Amino acid sequence: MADGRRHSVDIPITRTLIALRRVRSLRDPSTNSMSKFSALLENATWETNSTKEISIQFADVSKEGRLNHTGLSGWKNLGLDEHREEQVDNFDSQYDMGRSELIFRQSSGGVKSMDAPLGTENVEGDNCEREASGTKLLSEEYYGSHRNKELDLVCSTPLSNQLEDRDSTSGPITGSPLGESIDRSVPRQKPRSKNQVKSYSGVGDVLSRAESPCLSVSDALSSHSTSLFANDDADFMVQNDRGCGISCCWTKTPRLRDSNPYSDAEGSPLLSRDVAETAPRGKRSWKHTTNETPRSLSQKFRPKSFDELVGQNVVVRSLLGAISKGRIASLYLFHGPRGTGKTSASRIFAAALNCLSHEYKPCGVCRECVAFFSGRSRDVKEVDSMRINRAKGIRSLIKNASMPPISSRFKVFIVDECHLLHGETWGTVLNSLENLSQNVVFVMITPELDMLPRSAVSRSQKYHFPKIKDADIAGRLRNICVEEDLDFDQVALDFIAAKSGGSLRDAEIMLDQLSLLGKRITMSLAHELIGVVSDDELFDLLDLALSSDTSSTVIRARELMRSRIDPMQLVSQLANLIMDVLAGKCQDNSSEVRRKFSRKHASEGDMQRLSHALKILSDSEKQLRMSKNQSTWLTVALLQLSSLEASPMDVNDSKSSMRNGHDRDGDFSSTPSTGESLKHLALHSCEDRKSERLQVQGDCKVTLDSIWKRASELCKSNSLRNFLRKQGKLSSLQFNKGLAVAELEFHHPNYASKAEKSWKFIASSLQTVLGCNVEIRINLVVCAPVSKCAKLRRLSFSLFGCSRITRHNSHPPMECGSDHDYSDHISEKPMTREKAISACLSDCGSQIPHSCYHRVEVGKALRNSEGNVLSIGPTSSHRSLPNDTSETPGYGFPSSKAGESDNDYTIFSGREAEDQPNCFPKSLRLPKKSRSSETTKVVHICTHQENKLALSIPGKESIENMHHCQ
Ligand SMILES: Nc1ncnc2c1ncn2[C@@H]1O[C@H](COP(=O)(O)OP(=O)(O)OP(=O)(O)O)[C@@H](O)[C@H]1O
Ligand SMILES: [Zn+2]
Repeated sequence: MADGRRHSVDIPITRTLIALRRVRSLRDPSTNSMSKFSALLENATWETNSTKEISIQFADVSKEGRLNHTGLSGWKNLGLDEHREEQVDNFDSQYDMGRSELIFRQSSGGVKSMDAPLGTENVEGDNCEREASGTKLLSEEYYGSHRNKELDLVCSTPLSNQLEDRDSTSGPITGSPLGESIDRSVPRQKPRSKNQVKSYSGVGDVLSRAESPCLSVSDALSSHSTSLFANDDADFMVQNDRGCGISCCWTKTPRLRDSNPYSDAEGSPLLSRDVAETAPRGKRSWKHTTNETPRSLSQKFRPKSFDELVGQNVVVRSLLGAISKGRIASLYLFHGPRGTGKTSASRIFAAALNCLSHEYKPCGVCRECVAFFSGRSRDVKEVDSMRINRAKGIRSLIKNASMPPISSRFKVFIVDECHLLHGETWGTVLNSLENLSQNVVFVMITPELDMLPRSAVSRSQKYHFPKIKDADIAGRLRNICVEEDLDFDQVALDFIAAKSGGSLRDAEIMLDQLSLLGKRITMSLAHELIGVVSDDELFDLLDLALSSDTSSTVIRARELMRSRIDPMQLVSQLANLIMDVLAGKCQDNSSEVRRKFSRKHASEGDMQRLSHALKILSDSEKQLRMSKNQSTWLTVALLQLSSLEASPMDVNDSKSSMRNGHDRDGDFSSTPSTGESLKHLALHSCEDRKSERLQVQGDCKVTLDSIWKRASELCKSNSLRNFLRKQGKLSSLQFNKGLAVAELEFHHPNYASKAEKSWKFIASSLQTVLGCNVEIRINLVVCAPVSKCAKLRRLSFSLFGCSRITRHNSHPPMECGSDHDYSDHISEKPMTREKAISACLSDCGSQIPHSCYHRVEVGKALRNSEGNVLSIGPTSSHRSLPNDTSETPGYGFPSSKAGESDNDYTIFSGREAEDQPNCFPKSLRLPKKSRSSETTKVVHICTHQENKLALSIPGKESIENMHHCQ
């Protein structure tokens, strides 16, 4: 679902651990008084210097007509045990009507009664009781163990009278009512640490303050859980709370949460889903906790007004226009890449729809805004799409939607990840839309518009959230750094923005991680975190790659990848670097390496080569995305960079290269066909159901030739090198789970035999070039004379005289010496070529009508010196062999168990055979057993004509074991 690949960022562990010391203050946002308070409580200095006063400040919401004040009349009726009461009773309490402030004062002389003058008008007593009880519980939680300490705290609520003094209260009121209020009433005990999260300003202040756990008291006291979107029960509960709008920001204590860990997730649409997500089934809530410590910068800086939504101006203007004109549709669809603000916008839109101010944006202070941002709104619901997929869930949703809004103008249902909705669910929603009142609004959110039913897409108002521009992201990061007191280099922020792929969330997460690494956000830190290499290192690598220095290129590339860099990242960086060079950016203020590179590659030909290198890198990037074997393919791509200038080896290559725009001097001409030819350079990939397989096939001729050329060059024996170049050919290359299967073609039995003897050198050279384990298969391709059979178009036997795997090690390639018979080194000798051919011909060939093109492969599993089988059976790869008809369903015997398999035989039917069902052998006799008596022969027959096969296989009784091997 992610939009493309996301950067994975790893922070060096040790540094992170060290940095963790700072994390607490960084992550302890002022909006979360709880953790801040606990931190303060741990602080002895603070305790000793504070006054003997605890002040809980309540704002007056009388303007909204919901609540004039809260009192603690219910304080005594909490049903709490005496122990708790006693703890709280250590404090004098006093309710200051003017300041809407409840002040606890620690009695110097011990326990005082709680009959302190409390509020006289308890408009909604129950609620306030709950609030008070929450307050009390908190008091118990935090003050109980500190009763002898001097405490002073103010619990603010997000109410209007406090907003008037935003500037002066931006710190205290915003979210850190506790810590910051201390500043107001007592001398500051401890300056805020540099990275300590500061309060959020402006409307955000209000909202983040409103995000404080206003609900938690009632929620915590309520054991209700939600059924669908946390409403059926919660509604009842919240109804009682209506209008109270007051709660204590610091009431969410760990203990309370323990007792009812999920209830506080009820009404907090603005905060994380952590609680909801970790809640057990049936207890899961659709809303987010308002009072959890924001766990990340992106969580903390979630926009809460349209003004704060970055880079989505069109969407914002359009939504504001809809609200101001009162033209509200019933179904909205927010779609676009991840981390671009869809969810945030939906919440802001919901709040704006119901905001009582006339600004058409959530003012953050009116009753509705407060209710919404504190998670209390019963008219705005975030719906869990998986839940409404259930019949009961969707019924409940529609029932809820058909009821009029409780207190707001609109009833808004936000369905995130709506592509997860079943067709029936969509059907129900769409069918109900017309019957529902005008005041019901659905906001559906998805990154994948294509996954939605057409009917849904066409009936909704669609808002596209494009990727956010780098400049906008960098600007936002800058603001966050300023807010967070983080030192930064702008260039580093620009770099992060560029690496975030248009997702502000990704950028914020990177910044978050960087803030753990060092005091200053610098470019080198960013490099370290994101895993990029310096330009100098890149130039070095590029230079090697362009200069055909195969082994150095491979070694350097491996070093880089082994150290830190992600292959995708390396490709992208190299491509950017080449673009810089082509754009002439390497002249001024360049490093020595840069200038050297520019001097060396200055000619017109160099420029052309670089531009082709760019294309190769861009092609390989696509392949890398699909590959699990990225390092290898990156190496292959790097080696291709220089191969473009190499002259082809033979006539065929020459023709093909000329076709493709090469000239004999090695330079590419920039004919239009070049681009086309480069497409063929692309490494073809094909997905196997079980495992990924990357395959270079015959049409990637230049690629294969280039690899083969490099591999043969690595052989130090001249005769072998010449032999391989002239007589051999790499016809196919497959990658499967880190193993490269290289198929070599020889056209004469003697050549195949010779290659067989030198297989170790060949395999070793290929390993060096490819950078992974290699299994080689040597094929003999025989073209029978046409005169032999009029119908015969081509009879080709590919003999896998040896199919061998060698394990890759990091040592330099084995030296190719003479053409020594290395088969002695193998624990079990392969079946001789002659034997295999005769077996094929006598057992199969004679019965195969010549009109059919059959391919016979005889493979040999290799055992290592301990006798373990290193490679078994070609079942996993046969479908992609050259000339194989991969579309043809095949049947075959499963490969024998490890250790049993010795020789594998596979017969493939070809396309032509499909038309001639009678062409399949009626019987197939296997070659005589090999010398090793304990081995079992396995036959693989691939054909779609299962019933035409009758097999007699030693060790296998019948064909029952056949399985469909497609
Ligand atoms: N346009 C934006 N303006 C400001 N902040 C943004 C924006 N987009 C994303 N963010 C940041 O990223 C976080 C996640 O944003 P949000 O959940 O709205 O994105 P989304 O598009 O809904 O992502 P997803 O599709 O993954 O749910 C926010 O908390 C905010 O910090
Ligand atoms: Zn409002």
